Amino acid sequence: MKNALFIINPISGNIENKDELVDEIIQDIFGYQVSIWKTTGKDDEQKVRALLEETCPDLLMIGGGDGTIKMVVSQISNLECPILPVPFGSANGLAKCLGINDWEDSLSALGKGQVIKMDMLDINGELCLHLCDFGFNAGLIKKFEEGDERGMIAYFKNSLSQMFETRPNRYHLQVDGMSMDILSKMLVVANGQMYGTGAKINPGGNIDDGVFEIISLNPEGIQDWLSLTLGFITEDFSDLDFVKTWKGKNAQIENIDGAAFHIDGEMREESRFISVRLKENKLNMFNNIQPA
Ligand SMILES: Nc1ncnc2c1ncn2[C@@H]1O[C@H](COP(=O)(O)OP(=O)(O)OP(=O)(O)O)[C@@H](O)[C@H]1O
Repeated sequence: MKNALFIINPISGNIENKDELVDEIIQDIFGYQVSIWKTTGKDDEQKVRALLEETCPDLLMIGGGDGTIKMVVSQISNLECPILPVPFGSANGLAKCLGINDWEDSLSALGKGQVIKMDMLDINGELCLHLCDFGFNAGLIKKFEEGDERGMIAYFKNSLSQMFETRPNRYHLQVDGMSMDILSKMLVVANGQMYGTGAKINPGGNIDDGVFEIISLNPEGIQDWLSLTLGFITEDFSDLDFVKTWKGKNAQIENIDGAAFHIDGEMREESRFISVRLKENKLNMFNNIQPA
């Protein structure tokens, strides 16, 4: 029997009866002896590091949102250990990029045994697994964090006003040695393809293709916003001249106007120079991504 460690964030998402659900999931896992460890919200990094060194599991299951996955991954020294995300968060952006929308998808990914070598990014020394962006969406996250209202409805309500408030910001970009000056309402550094809402911001990218994408969106009038909405529906921005994409392994972003930005959904201190690098190490990730 192999050993599986199931790290669970007890407060992530809005799942009622999480303990019962966990029991149900464990019953459906065959061939592994599963032990559970719950995050505490205090010094979890150090505790997880010690736990992983002590137990060295054959399978690492992470039940939480992006924050929990990132916290655990940042403490793994044995990158060979395959990881199974169990989306117990509220948005679960990273799990969705892996084709895992709910815990049943996690079980089906484990059953299929489909594992990819997932890329990881280093952004100003911080691990980034999913998406980082500047401007429009970061402004929304900031409003959301500062506001009283929670949940997706508040997010969409704010997005309408944010659409009209957002001004383009100036950036100087260097992507794999190529330099350009751009104006952009939203600049995205994408490892994954989509946000937790399901909106596919990076339809041409793959999370295991050995490059990341930088996407600049600068819609101007209402017509552009409508075309952009249509682009999200059809998952194709190729006809939109206000959307530009670059692929690379190394980039420098000069954030000339000090646009707000986040890394994997967490707002970061204003910073003028941001370096982005594809890490050499990859993660073994279970997934349900449909082969192209
Ligand atoms: N036992 C705990 N009590 C309180 N907070 C906790 C506990 N365990 C973890 N946390 C906190 O949970 C947060 C991470 O939550 P996570 O991002 O996984 O879920 P989420 O915010 O619901 O989902 P998503 O990122 O998908 O929107 C961290 O801020 C961490 O400190």
